[in-house]
Parts: sequence; C-alpha cells; structure tokens
Amino acid sequence: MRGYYTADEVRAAEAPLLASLPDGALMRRAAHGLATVVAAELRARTGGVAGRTITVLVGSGDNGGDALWAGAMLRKRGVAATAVLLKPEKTHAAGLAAFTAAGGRVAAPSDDLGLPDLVIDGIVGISGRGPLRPDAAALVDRIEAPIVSADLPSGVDPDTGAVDGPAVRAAVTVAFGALKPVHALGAAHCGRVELVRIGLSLGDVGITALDAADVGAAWPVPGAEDDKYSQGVVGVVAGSDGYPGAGVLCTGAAVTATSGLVRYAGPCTGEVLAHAPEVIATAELAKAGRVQSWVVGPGMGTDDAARRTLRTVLDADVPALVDADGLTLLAEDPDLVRSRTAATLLTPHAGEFARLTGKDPGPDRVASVRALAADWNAHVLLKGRATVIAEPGGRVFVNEAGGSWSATAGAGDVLAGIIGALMAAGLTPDRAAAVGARAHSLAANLAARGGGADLSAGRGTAPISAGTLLAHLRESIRVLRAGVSPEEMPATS
Ligand SMILES: NC(=O)C1=CN([C@@H]2O[C@H](COP(=O)(O)OP(=O)(O)OC[C@H]3O[C@@H](n4cnc5c(N)ncnc54)[C@H](O)[C@@H]3O)[C@@H](O)[C@H]2O)[C@@H](O)CC1
Ligand SMILES: [K+]
Repeated sequence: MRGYYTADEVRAAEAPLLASLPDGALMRRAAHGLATVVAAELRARTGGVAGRTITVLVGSGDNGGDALWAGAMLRKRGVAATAVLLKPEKTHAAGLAAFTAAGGRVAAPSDDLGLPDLVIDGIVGISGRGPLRPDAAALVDRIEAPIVSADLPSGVDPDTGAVDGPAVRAAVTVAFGALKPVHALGAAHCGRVELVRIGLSLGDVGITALDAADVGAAWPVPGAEDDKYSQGVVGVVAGSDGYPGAGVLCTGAAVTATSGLVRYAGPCTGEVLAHAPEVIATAELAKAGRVQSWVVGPGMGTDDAARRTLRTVLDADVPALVDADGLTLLAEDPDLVRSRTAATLLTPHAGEFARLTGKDPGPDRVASVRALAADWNAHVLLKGRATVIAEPGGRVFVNEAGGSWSATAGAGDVLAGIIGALMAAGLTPDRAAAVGARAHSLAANLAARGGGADLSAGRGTAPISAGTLLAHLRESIRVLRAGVSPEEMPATS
C-alpha cells in the first residue's frame, strides 16, 4: 500500500528532522537522490554521464536549492551544468554557492540556453501554488529537452494535482521523502515517478493506493470448503432493449472477476446468455433470487419502469453499486440512498457527479468525492485517469491508471460488473472499488499491448474496446495475484 501525503503532512514530518540534523543535511539527501536519478537518466538516454549537459531551472525556494545541490553533485561527475535563476536575489544561497564552487555556470532566463541533454525543474516544490508565473512559463516553453522535476512538476498543485495554466510536463519526477497527491492525481504531468527516501517518519495518511501485491492478496478465490453460493452471488440489473451491450459487458465482467454465481434480471436475457451461458437470467426482478450484492444502472434507461426497478433493488438490504442511468435517476431522489442501512457504492464519471451534486468535481477531486460520500452516507468512486474512491468516513483510495486506454465506450459497464462481484464476495465497497479499479486499468493496459504478462517488453500499443478489455481481465487478475508491481508497467499513452 502506498500513501500520498499532503504538503502540510510532509512539512510536519520534516520538522523534527530539520531540528535534529545539521543545517542543510536533509536538502543534500534529497539532492543526492535527484542527482542519482538524473545521472541514470543521462546514461539511459545518451549512453554516459561525463561530458553531458544539463540546465537547472531555479526558483526562489528550497526546491531551487535541491536542484542547485544536485547540479553541483553532477558537476563533480563531469556534467556541464548551467543554472537559470528566475529570482536571482532570492536564490537558495548555500545551493548556489555549492553549484558555482563546483564549476556550474549561471545564466539569466533571457540567455541562449543551447540544447542540453536534460533539464532539472527546481522552480517550485510543495509550496508552489497556482500555475507557473509568466517568466517561468516563458522559460519552460522554450525547452525541448526532457525534464526531470525536483519533487513535483512545477505549476501542478501539490495536494490536488490540478493544472490551471502553464505547468511543467516532466519525463521523470523525483519525489522527496514521500509521495504527494500530485503524483497520483497529476500523473500525466509527472511522467515516471521515483521516490527518494530522506528519513521522514510519516504518520497516518488519508490517501492511499493499493499495490499489485495488495490487490492480488485481496482477490477472492474459492477455498477448499467453498461452493458456488458461499463465494457470494452478485445480481446484475443492466441493459435495455436499446442498450443490450451494457447487460452483456456487466454480467461478463462479473462472471470473469470471481467464481461462484452471477444472476441477471432485465430484458436482455437472450443476449446475456448468448455471451455467458453460466449466468442465471430472468426478465423479472422479483424472480431473480437471493444475492449478496446488486449492480444496478448500466444502460437500464431512465423511464418510470427503470425508476421502479431501481427503487426495488435499493430496498433490498444488501450492498448495492449504482452506475450510469441509475445515477441519473438517483439525482432526483437521493433519499433512496440516504435511507439505506446496507452500503451503497456510487460510481459516477465527472458528468454524472455534476448531476448528483449540482456541480463539477472541480480542481480538488479528493475533497469533492469525500464531500459527496459524507453527504449521502455512501461510498463513491469518481472515474478518471486517476480514479478517486472515498467512504463516508473520509478514507480515500486512488488508482492511477498508467494510461487512458479505458476511456472507451462500455468500459464503465465492465468496471461495475467487476466491483459488484467483489462486493458480493465480501469486500467493503471502497476496497472492492480500489481492487476492481486496479484490475480494470491493468486489463486495459494489457489489452492495448495485445496481452503478455511481460509488461516491460517494448511492444507497440493499439486502441482497445470494452470487449477486449474484458477479454484481458483474467490475465490482469493473474498478473496481480502473482504480485507483479504496477510500477514495472510502462506508461501506455
Ligand atoms: N524543508 C526541507 O528541509 C526540505 C525541503 N525540500 C524541498 O523544499 C521544497 C519546498 O520548499 P519551499 O517551501 O522553500 O518552497 P518551494 O521551493 O516549493 O517554492 C516556494 C517559492 O516559490 C514561489 N512560488 C509559489 N508558487 C509559485 C508559482 N506558481 N510560480 C512561481 N513561483 C512560485 C513562492 O513565492 C516561494 O518563494 C520541497 O518541495 C522540496 O523540494 C527538500 O530539500 C527536502 C528537505
Ligand atoms: K519542481
């Protein structure tokens, strides 16, 4: 499990170390980690370190200090380094002294910067707020070389990952001491993220991500004493005459995600059974039989019959996942959820979130999801490249997909089926959502690569459909159960 610590939490963890260590020691630890990553990156990209050139972008805070110290360390390895000072009068004095003493050159933003092999972004770190200011934005705009960001890509909000104007797009980000929310929520600007430990003792954390090993260990598989009922039965209410595919994809995902039994209630029994003959299907909800969780909503429509069906499903005292059309109906009647005693999981995308709450998730997606979960007393999964999941008490999981391949029609129906099956198996809705989201995003990445558990292989990628995502779900579960680290998975888009 990985924690993501806010700027305030990091500052609190740094305080005792700053008090007990010699002046500048913590910064030099961070800088050493940064220099090590930059050297490895230079070697990987150019075949060596000595004789290569870097430009260091230096802002007015300690982030600039980190970058200057790293520049000084790289000078000692024979790297030609130029520091561009955005605020010369406020530059970190000790860092600048070390940099120039090591033979680093100092330049102004208006100077010709040539064509360095790499650029270090030390413009702002955890105290940065808002987009890059115009002088920094103009400088970054001129850069063509790959950028390694110190701590986080400047211009991206550390705590929310929000980008509200010019910001650095890094190839690599070297996080100091702890991952911050930006590293998951602003992943597209971070590139590959490397964590350098500097000895912080970190406390409880509000935002976590599950690693492959956590997901693999949580995945329900049949035990020695199990039968098809004891593993949890999931019921799916999805699809309509106009949208039979939602029923097919949702039940198909539930069938694939766990062993045991899937029931289907709705008008698409023929289509569902043609794709998954192991499903017990009925056109009448009243005849569906007992389940341990319900999935309701994908492609079901929003007419009066759908409204009655939703009400009947939510009347049942078992955990329920509400998605898609079900959410549109709920927007008019939140009490259907608030009055439940069993747990409810809502799985909106941004547009559905706005329907439920009257406003977009906005830049602080974690706060918005927490607020909806608390207000409706429900678990909430907000879809996106970084999927954010909250339970009513405020605990948050985030799943950074490592790409955007699952932005395809029907992928949400598959996600709902996976998570519903995990809920039937007894996982709490937020944990089922986090576990399911990880398997879903990995299946999408595998599908884009055409399969193959060797995720590091330099294979090409191709667009996928929800059907191919579903076809790779079993392989994804296998990879996760083998404990393969998702960090080994290269970004796929
Ligand atoms: N405190 C410590 O001992 C350590 C701090 N470390 C580094 O220090 C960083 C935090 O340093 P600071 O708190 O000094 O602040 P930062 O370096 O994050 O930046 C703050 C400065 O940037 C300016 N600024 C804010 N937003 C801006 C924007 N959008 N565009 C341009 N300038 C902007 C502010 O006016 C302020 O002067 C961490 O991210 C990390 O890189 C590391 O060296 C580890 C140890
Ligand atoms: K930075």
